[in-house]
Amino acid sequence: ISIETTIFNKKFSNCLMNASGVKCMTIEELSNLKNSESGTWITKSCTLSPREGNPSPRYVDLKLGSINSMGLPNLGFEFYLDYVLTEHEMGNDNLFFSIAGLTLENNIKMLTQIENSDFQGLVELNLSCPNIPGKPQTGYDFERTEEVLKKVFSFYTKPLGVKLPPYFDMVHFEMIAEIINKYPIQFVTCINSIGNALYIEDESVVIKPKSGFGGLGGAYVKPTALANVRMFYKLLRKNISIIGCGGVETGRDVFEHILCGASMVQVGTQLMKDDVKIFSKLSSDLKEIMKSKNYTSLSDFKGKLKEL
Ligand SMILES: O=C(O)c1[nH]c(=O)[nH]c(=O)c1I
Repeated sequence: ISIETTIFNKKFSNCLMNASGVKCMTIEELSNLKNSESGTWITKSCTLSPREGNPSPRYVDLKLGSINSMGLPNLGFEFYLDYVLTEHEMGNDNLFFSIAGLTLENNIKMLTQIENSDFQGLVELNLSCPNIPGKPQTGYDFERTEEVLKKVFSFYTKPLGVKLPPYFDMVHFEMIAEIINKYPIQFVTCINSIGNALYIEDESVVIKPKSGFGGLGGAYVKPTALANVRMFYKLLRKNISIIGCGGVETGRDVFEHILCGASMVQVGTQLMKDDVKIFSKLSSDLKEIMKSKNYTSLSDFKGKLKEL
């Protein structure tokens, strides 16, 4: 039974990886992911300069998921470019490099350096960070998204995908899909956290930034994540891969993301809770499910969600 997968021209030994932002900011965390059972891994979204991020507490595990308002803490673009180039020199070209510039200019600066570097992996352009005070999520502004993609693809020729926020309206799915279909995008990762949720314990919020408002992850978001994976699988052109993210706790959840059309599945909240052992658990769970259904590869059921 194989759970290997392909994105663009890259083959991965299994279809599991971390969600950007989770246990992937420092060298220690990144080497922990490298030595795990995941098929590949992705760096923390970075900005041109290093950032402290928001004041703590800024992440809390919840019974049904998690809430976070990290505020884009990261060691800065140069650090992560150096990291992925070192991996490239060791022969690893299957890495994902996440960027989240605070301005279009900064995204262009970072992508120009990547374009002119020896990096041969995949870039995930984050259009959906919900936790920068005063900064809207680009993915909810269709004109802005079009402007960004137009500018990026006026010079960028390496493989690139976008990390999208969750959408909740059929017309919005159609509008963002129409924009994405115009550009040489290799993959779409959906979803990012459901932004600006509020969790209360006794009489208080549980995170400090933004009066307790933060992005929701985990079981809370799985139905929305599956809907976004399914809609983009149906609406985007066939050579755009879907990377599913949201609510993955068990092999069953991975199975459902693939049933909706995902070629790769990212794990966020559950990786925060269980650390990297989650990857071996998910891959054996998924193989068990496939065995019970006589599936031998992802293509036996990918995108084959039954309708009534
Ligand atoms: O607060 C964050 O750092 C963060 N948190 C999220 O839930 N999604 C994101 O894309 C980001 I950049």
